[in-house]
Amino acid sequence: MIHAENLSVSYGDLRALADVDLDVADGEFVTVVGPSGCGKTTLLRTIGGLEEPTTGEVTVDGDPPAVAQSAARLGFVFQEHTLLPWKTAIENVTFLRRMAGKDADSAGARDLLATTGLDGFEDARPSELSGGMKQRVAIARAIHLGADVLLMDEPFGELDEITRDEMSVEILRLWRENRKTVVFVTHSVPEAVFLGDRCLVVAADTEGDPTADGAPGRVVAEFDVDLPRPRDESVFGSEAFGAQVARVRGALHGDT
Ligand SMILES: Nc1ncnc2c1ncn2[C@@H]1O[C@H](COP(=O)(O)OP(=O)(O)OP(=O)(O)O)[C@@H](O)[C@H]1O
Repeated sequence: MIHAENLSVSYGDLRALADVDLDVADGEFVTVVGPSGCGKTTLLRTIGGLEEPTTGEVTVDGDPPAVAQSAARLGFVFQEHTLLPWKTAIENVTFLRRMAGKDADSAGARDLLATTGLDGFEDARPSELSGGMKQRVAIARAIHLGADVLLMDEPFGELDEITRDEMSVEILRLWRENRKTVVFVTHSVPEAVFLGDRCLVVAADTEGDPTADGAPGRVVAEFDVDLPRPRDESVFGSEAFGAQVARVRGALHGDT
């Protein structure tokens, strides 16, 4: 579904990302974890057609990302909810779909809000919703759009830990029910392991020189997450989960 080859992105003289090869299968949930500033958002934005590769290429279902985006095949969920403050929850959910020229499906949007736990809040404006509720609306909006691919950038980054765990379980349920392909960026190793079929570790590659400044981000390790699905909160306490988290942390800290 997503194919990237030899992908590098620079902003002027700054090399943000280098030499990324990536294949994400239809329906796969891939997480991308790494420290701040290592190029995770850049990778996601490039897959989404919001940044142009400096070298290499990326395609979504065989098309350039800009084509996939204009056909509403890509849905974005960012750390900041990006809801329109003057529109109600239901209007926010249907808005992008209308903008994409698809028929308004208020009943479908209402159902989606209900399945994300927002029954009764359809007519509330963003200022009347908690952080978690706003992110639920943003997720419902991306699913309602009918996008095949969801690109999520730290969507739970602003939420408290308990809400974050709840939202993680929730997003897995929505993913299962709606059969989306997901690329999910996070700083949190446990979150990356809990959610992913596969977890990519991105880090600044200093090529052996730890004092090197401005090294570009690269995919330095990749893990298949060997935890059964469906997953719920009980996974967090399991030995297999702890061991997988430790492996990913090791890769982030440069262990081999
Ligand atoms: N539009 C831009 N113009 C110039 N430099 C940028 C731009 N966007 C990102 N950068 C730089 O590119 C590098 C990678 O940034 P990016 O946001 O992709 O990292 P990140 O891993 O997502 O960080 P964080 O986890 O803090 O969001 C950083 O050095 C950042 O300052």
